[in-house]
Amino acid sequence: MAADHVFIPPPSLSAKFEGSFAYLTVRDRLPTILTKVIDTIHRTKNDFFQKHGEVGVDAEKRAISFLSKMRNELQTDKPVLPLTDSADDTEAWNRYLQRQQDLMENGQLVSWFKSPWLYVECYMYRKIQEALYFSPPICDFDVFKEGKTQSFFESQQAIISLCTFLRESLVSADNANRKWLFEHFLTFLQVSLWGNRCDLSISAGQENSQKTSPIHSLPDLRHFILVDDSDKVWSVLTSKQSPGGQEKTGVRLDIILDNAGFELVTDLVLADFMVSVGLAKEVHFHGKSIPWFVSDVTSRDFDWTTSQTAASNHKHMSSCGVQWKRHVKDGAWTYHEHPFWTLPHEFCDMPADAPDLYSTLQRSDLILFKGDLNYRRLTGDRAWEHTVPFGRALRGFLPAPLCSLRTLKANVQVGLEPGQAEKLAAQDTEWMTSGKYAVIQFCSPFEEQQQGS
Ligand SMILES: O=P(O)(O)OC[C@@]1(O)O[C@H](CO)[C@@H](O)[C@@H]1O
Ligand SMILES: [Mn+2]
Repeated sequence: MAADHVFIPPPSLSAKFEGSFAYLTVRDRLPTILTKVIDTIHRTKNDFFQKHGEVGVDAEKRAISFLSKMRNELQTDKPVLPLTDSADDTEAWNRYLQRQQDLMENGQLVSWFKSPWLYVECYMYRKIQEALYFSPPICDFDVFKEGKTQSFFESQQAIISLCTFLRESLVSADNANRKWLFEHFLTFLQVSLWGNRCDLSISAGQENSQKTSPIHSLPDLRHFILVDDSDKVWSVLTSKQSPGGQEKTGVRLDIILDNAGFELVTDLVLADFMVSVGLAKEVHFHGKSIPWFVSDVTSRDFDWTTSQTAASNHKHMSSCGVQWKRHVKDGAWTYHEHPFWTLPHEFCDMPADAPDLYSTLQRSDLILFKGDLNYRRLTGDRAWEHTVPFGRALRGFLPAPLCSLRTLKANVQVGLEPGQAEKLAAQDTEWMTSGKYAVIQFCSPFEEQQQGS
């Protein structure tokens, strides 16, 4: 390909741009999150002692000293160091560090304030895991568990009203017409979208559970959806539905999960609706293999949430949980973990760096990417012009038709109409980072051909 055709993507967001959101996150929010992690470990010392005796207390001290050292390195912009634990992904992390080092200019070393925000933020969460790896026997302690379970318990009313709405909807689903199906699909899709506001990394761990009714608040929130490709998602879903009466087929739906707590419940409700009405024949959930970005779902969170819901003394909530465990048992639902979801790569690297995962996703008919971090990785966390088409920003990452359900919590947003960003900025300087606005943004191989080239 002639040199002038090599496409150079825009620069990565980075704390090197003083005053940028990335800068404020690395300077203020990441140290705050680290301090909360240290405090959580310190407050759990007695439990460690009860469970493990003195070695538990020694482990608490080791983990805290590791994390305090890292916090100091972060705050004084020291070089980012290779991982030295021997986890499955250690090699991949250290190869990526070398990749980042090769990109540095003037012989500078990879560091917290000079390198891409996406990389250093992901690295911080992986270093928390390294601190625990080196502190047996508390290696498998989930430093974020408390916040994730609190989000679930604080959202009980919202969860009950959502489960009640789902169960009551499914009662009338059998004689439902297309209009009923489409309207309920839109409702559950938007509930899952707005469930993404409940994220503890944007709040640096401050409680932010769902207090209002997730259904009744939807009409007021419509205005804040900046891109709404729901109709394109709907046409993928109905493309595999057999005409009335015959054995329903439905799509293979993959959901790349984001946060535990209320958001996970909204995702399980959406998935239950899709399978129960025959829009999806199977749902594959993809979670994180280590505690990640404070609220992200691990397999323990997934199992805990379905069991906790099933054990509820509220009949509709408990019947949801029982149904969800049945979907897992009979194979309609499958939970997956792949190391790539807790690596720092942009998703356009997946075909080269995780070809097995890419080919798994190619078997999907529709992939829903939940949340802001996934959007940042879909678009490479780069300073794109806001009117660049979504398909272009994906830079070849398109294993199947995909849709991002994201509330805006970082300053990267593509696929807007000309003038739309300027209008928003004039109304609200924080429009890209407050979590107030959202997108339902779709791309398929057909769209990408139109936009990507
Ligand atoms: O992926 P989520 O849970 O929606 O949001 C995570 C996140 O937005 O929280 C912080 C806000 O800047 C970022 O570190 C990160 O992108
Ligand atoms: Mn998250």
